Amino acid sequence: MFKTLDDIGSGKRVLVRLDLNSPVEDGIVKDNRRFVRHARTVRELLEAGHRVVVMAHQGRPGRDSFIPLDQHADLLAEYVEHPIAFVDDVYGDPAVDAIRSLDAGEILMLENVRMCDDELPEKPPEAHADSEFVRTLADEFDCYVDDAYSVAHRSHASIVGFPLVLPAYAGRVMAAEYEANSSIANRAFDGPVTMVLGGAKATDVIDVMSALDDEIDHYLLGGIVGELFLRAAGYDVGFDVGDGELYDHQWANNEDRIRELLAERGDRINLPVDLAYEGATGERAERPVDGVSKTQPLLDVGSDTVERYAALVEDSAAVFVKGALGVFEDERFSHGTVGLLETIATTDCFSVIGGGDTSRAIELYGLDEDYFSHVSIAGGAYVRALTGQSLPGVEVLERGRAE
Ligand SMILES: Nc1ncnc2c1ncn2[C@@H]1O[C@H](COP(=O)(O)OP(=O)(O)O)[C@@H](O)[C@H]1O
Ligand SMILES: O=C(OP(=O)(O)O)[C@H](O)COP(=O)(O)O
Repeated sequence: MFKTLDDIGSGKRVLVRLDLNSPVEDGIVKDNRRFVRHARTVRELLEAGHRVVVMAHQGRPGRDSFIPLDQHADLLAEYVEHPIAFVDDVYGDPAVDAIRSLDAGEILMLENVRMCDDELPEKPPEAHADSEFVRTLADEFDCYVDDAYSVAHRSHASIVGFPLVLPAYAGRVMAAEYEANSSIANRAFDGPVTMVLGGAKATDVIDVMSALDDEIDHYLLGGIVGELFLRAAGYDVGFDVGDGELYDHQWANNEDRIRELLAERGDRINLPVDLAYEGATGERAERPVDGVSKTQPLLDVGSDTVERYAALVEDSAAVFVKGALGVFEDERFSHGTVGLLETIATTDCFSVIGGGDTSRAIELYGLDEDYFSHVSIAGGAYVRALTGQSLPGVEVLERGRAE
């Protein structure tokens, strides 16, 4: 296990890695729960009288979302309820001068760490620890805090380099995400374990299913993934219609694995028994899968499916969610996703809701996060944790030099 904020003490020079990577629309950073969550870690560090320097990233070089972090500093400041200075430099003289001028209880955010050439190459921790970026910054700090669980699947300099050269601690987000998301592997549950799997990324979902077996008692499928499984089961769905491009390429990439999973675990894989679509006057309409011959997009699981899935959830000791059961962003097709989330919220099972898009349904439909054991802010890292893979960022914290 790793050390946490409880082990740091007070009055230190702390370099903290957050994941504030966010959707960007027309150059504007969209507020999201990553700011709220990380603000708690930052506030705690400030209250302990540390000098706090935040390191984070946004986008990747070459993408529209690859922008500076000045907006992130302002947004985070609102949640921390404390001004956050920003310097448009990562480890050059302007950054080092700004770091040295901080007083106890003050906070500074560095520029997008992916603007630094040393950051992005996937290298082992030892190589990153020896980079100019890591060596220069490490000299300015007493310790490193990693709160960026959702980037822990990347072996990047700001994630794996510092724990080899500074005492390293897990922030509150890192610790909470690790504990909840690894619980299939690390916990015994006193009753059935259920996975609700949907959304648009079939390969992610199939990876999760392939990596797990006896640990899961019920798979409840929906969304595009559910339709692909229905196609494998012989139904006339799971392909693109009109100018859609969501199904056929995913089918081509995953057909064999889907057929294999159905053949080996068909008794535990639950598929939709009815599906919803847009009716002639724009209303929600539903049809049993037997009667469907796909001529238009199918946008949600139907009411009988929700009822069957809800009964299995009610009987479960633990429920893990990855991916939405329908296009929940449109209220007419939110019934599957939101209905299941409401059922999970009203039972006392251990529950983890993951996937950047899916977890947005919680706030969109006014559900209280506290009804769930954990709502993850991670996407790729969540999937890797569910599949039992270790994350480089977590591994290096565990073997870091925290004393
Ligand atoms: N039947 C469907 N047709 C089109 N899109 C769907 C369908 N079902 C779910 N989706 C979309 O899947 C998205 C979530 O999928 P995904 O990106 O895989 O999840 P996450 O980011 O939560 O892991 C949602 O935005 C939802 O609109
Ligand atoms: O948002 C992130 O990952 P996610 O989209 O899997 O949740 C992380 O910031 C990692 O970003 P990256 O996928 O550009 O390395």
